[in-house]
Amino acid sequence: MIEATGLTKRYGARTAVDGMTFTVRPGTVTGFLGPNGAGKSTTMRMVVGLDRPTSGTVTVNGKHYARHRAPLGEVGALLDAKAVHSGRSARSHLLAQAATHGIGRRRVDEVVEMTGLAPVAGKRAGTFSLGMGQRLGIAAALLGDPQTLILDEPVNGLDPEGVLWVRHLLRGLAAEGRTVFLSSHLMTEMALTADHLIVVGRGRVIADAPVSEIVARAQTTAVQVRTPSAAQLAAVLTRDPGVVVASVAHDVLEVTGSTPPAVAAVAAAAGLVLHGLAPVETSLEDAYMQLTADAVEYRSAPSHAAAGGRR
Ligand SMILES: Nc1ncnc2c1ncn2[C@@H]1O[C@H](COP(=O)(O)OP(=O)(O)OP(=O)(O)O)[C@@H](O)[C@H]1O
Repeated sequence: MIEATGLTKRYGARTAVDGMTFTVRPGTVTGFLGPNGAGKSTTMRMVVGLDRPTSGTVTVNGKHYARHRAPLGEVGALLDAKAVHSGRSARSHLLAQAATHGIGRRRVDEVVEMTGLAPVAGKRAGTFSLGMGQRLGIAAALLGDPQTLILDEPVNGLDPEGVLWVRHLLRGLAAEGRTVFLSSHLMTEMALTADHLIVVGRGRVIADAPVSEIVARAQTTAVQVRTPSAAQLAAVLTRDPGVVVASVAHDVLEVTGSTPPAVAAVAAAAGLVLHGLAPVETSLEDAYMQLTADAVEYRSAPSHAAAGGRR
């Protein structure tokens, strides 16, 4: 369990984390989402004592990280996969970490097997691809068989097989009753891996709820309608100035600013036949975009193609 209360970190005039209060519970995978610079990594670093809060507190399993006698047995963290001695082999890197906690060679072998590193365990970590480096970071996080895992972008650089492996690993660890806290910018992966989400923006918690609730809360943005009378239906629908209609195919319209029953009623009143009518499913990505719309600091300028109005 991770508990943050009023957690705040300032770097000079810059407030990276601004009074965050949240609890990450055991038995679930909790995703930590937010735009670039929202304060996710800073928060994770404070959880494991790599950064000191300006104010507020954060505890792991009821204690500050530094107060645990064997921190690796409490919390396993992957914060920066590149933070390895590049001249050391993967196995020596893990053995060196294990030695600080009296963890035996057998456990090192176990995590090497678990993370698929066996064929390259004798190679210098400096020669590793991004994906192998991530696996080594995950192996190190698992060394102490910790109750709590904190992983910053664990699937960054992994191939599809690796992404699937991380998903199963994390879900399995949560099913054993462990606390799993991870950040990722990959929304589809987060939707498949996490049960619960903490969404942050500009250093503050914007949402803290189950994934299903966050998606359900998002406004359904559009209705898709299939009709042989697309032009006539578009004409009658847009008599309402709040309704916008886009043509998706010759017989398919996407309607915003309305609902399926309202579209059906307008079509019925005009005597137009419908062949299909459904809300456009909201994805976690849509929900996330809506939630963080005001919290994005580093927004890209629209490209020419997008600015040209092609939709
Ligand atoms: N050591 C530091 N010194 C000064 N400013 C910092 C430091 N570390 C982070 N910051 C600033 O704090 C803010 C939060 O950064 P942080 O890396 O925690 O965000 P993040 O949510 O992890 O972003 P990303 O998704 O890009 O990894 C940023 O504006 C960043 O520039």
